[in-house]
Amino acid sequence: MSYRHIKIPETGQKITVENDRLKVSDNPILGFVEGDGIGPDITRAALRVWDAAVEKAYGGKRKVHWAELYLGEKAAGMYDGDYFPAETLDAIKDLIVAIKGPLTTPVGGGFRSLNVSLRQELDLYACVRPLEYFAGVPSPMRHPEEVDCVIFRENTEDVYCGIEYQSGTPENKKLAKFLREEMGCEFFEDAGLGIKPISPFGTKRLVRKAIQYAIDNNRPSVTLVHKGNIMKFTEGAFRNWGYEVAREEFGDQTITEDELWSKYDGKRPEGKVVINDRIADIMFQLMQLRPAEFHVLATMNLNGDYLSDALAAEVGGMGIAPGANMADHIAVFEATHGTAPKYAGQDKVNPSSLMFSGSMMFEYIGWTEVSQLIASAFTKTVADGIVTYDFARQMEGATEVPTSGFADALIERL
Ligand SMILES: NC(=O)C1=CN([C@@H]2O[C@H](COP(=O)(O)OP(=O)(O)OC[C@H]3O[C@@H](n4cnc5c(N)ncnc54)[C@H](OP(=O)(O)O)[C@@H]3O)[C@@H](O)[C@H]2O)C=CC1
Ligand SMILES: O=C(O)CCC(=O)C(=O)O
Ligand SMILES: [Mg+2]
Repeated sequence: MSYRHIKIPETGQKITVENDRLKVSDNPILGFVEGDGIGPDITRAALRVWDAAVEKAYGGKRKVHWAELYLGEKAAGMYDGDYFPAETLDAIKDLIVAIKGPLTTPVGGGFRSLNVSLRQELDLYACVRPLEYFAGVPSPMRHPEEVDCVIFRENTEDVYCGIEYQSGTPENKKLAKFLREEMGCEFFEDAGLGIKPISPFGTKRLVRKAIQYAIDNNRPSVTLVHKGNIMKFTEGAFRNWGYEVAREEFGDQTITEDELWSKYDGKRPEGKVVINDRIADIMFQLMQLRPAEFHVLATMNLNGDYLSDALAAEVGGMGIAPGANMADHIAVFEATHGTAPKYAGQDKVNPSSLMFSGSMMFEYIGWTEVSQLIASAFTKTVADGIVTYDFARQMEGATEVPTSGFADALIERL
């Protein structure tokens, strides 16, 4: 494939899929997108950490060959104002695994979120965001070590679909007329209108992935999070379809919470994953008061977005909140946070969210030694009191370092 601006390194080999599994050489080509705002600062720092950790783990036997891909403001400057060049999508499909920095989305108008578009275009249907506590990281919780939970957020449906009609437009008036006259709906004049599609297909593939993850990783429960008491046929249906997939496809490996109590007196049988559900509003409180009860959360798009940032606060904040957008094979890793524009170009913010998103990427390609090295060097760096501003402001006597300085300190401790 020939590209206008993207250069695929000739020294590496592309990852392929064989027999439903990734085939990764010792010299894989991985894509990266620098991103907007703080993106360049954190990407620069994280790339150095990843390369150093790979070198440390494999002593030159393995090496990543990076291919820079373009989205957002950098892309617009190169592709005649195109923030979302088609060749970047082609390259991600071709390379299979990539990592991206955050991308800016204008509020209340302008272009649609490039992040959401990317997830939809590549059908990256599961947004996977682990909440893991690392010793020494400052947290507002009394027992942050009790937080150990992975959010599986549906990434392609819900109000993020972009089916919205602006107040005053002909399309809005047409839909409002239909809803009032044909469907008997009542709402205030000139209301903006949005549609919230939640399908059995979209729900089941997400919940299936969450349950499979719980089984593969020996996690005791999967909690379906929803506001199904109010939005019965979207959020309530998500809950019902979630239980259905558990029952029909994982009947031998799962039990419901009702069965846990009615048949097993509250004692989970060895090897069974408990499927339960919680209404979204109480979920925010439960994750603060009794986080140890939750291990995997399966959520729709909006609830998962809100929960991701709220729960990240429990384990250190947006500076340490990694994630992945996953299809069955293609995966694009990215931090949970955005472009934090007030810190853009200041070499100030914490690169750990992106760095740990990279750790997830290395685990995905089977290079687990790299993620283990990064985790232990991170813990040592924080234990030595060397941290970026976000941790420093919550710690006594810490030494605040810039983004690049944190990467230097971590690399020294690999
Ligand atoms: N996947 C993506 O690309 C995402 C993109 N966005 C986009 O990003 C833009 C800004 O969104 P906004 O709501 O401000 O959210 P952000 O996540 O960009 O920033 C909010 C706050 O989180 C803290 N923060 C974020 N990143 C870091 C970091 N690496 N280290 C330390 N602290 C960090 C800062 O807190 P403090 O002020 O306390 O220092 C920052 O002001 C918007 O255009 C939004 O659409 C948002 C989320 C995801
Ligand atoms: O696309 C965006 O700008 C925001 C997306 C977001 O907040 C998220 O995916 O967590
Ligand atoms: Mg978000």
